Amino acid sequence: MIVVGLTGGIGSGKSTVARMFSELGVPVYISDIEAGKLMRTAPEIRTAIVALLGEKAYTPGGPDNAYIAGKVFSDRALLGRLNGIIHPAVAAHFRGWYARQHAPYVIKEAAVLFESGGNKECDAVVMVTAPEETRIKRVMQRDTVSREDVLRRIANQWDEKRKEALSDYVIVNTDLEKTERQVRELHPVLSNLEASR
Ligand SMILES: Nc1ncnc2c1ncn2[C@@H]1O[C@H](COP(=O)(O)OP(=O)(O)OP(=O)(O)O)[C@@H](O)[C@H]1O
Repeated sequence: MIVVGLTGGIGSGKSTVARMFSELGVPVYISDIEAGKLMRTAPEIRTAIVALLGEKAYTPGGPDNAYIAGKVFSDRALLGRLNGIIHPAVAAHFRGWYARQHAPYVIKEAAVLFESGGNKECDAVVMVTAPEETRIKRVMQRDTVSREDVLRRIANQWDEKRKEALSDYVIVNTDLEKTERQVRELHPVLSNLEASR
């Protein structure tokens, strides 16, 4: 069973495209959601994060995401160490999920697929793109955040061109109908990837 990584910069429309694949019956693993669940529920992750960022990183209800983001987004070394805790845990969890799927291929959606090295565990990578200005506006509207906030998040991701060059397929997501068409065209290609190797 083929593993297809799905990535793209913030606001490119990864979740939107992932939903389209899911509607075609493709099993989809959303790395950010699973990472959040592991942070809430896995005691060894909690222990490691508290050791790295202090007791304030967790409230009785779970991780304090605002506190954690405040700490790591201004300190790249700390972000790297936090990722060093979370990414291997997600990779292990993904392998367990993958073993339970039955389909020609599965999709692993990850905002930081290349940045985390997750692409090495994928047989092919699909990248979703949209012009930067469009992405900024979408995220400002979706999350009601400032332009500066979005730019800060973009600065923590690899450059679009660098990621595009490393991807096998690119979906341009500026118009939802055209995006659907690209997904429908790519689906049989990905379904037959295993046989064509
Ligand atoms: N083609 C499109 N036309 C208009 N709006 C879109 C389009 N694609 C996505 N959007 C909207 O833009 C916002 C960002 O899309 P989405 O959440 O899918 O992106 P994402 O890449 O998963 O973002 P993030 O990296 O922040 O998780 C959402 O509110 C979504 O509904």
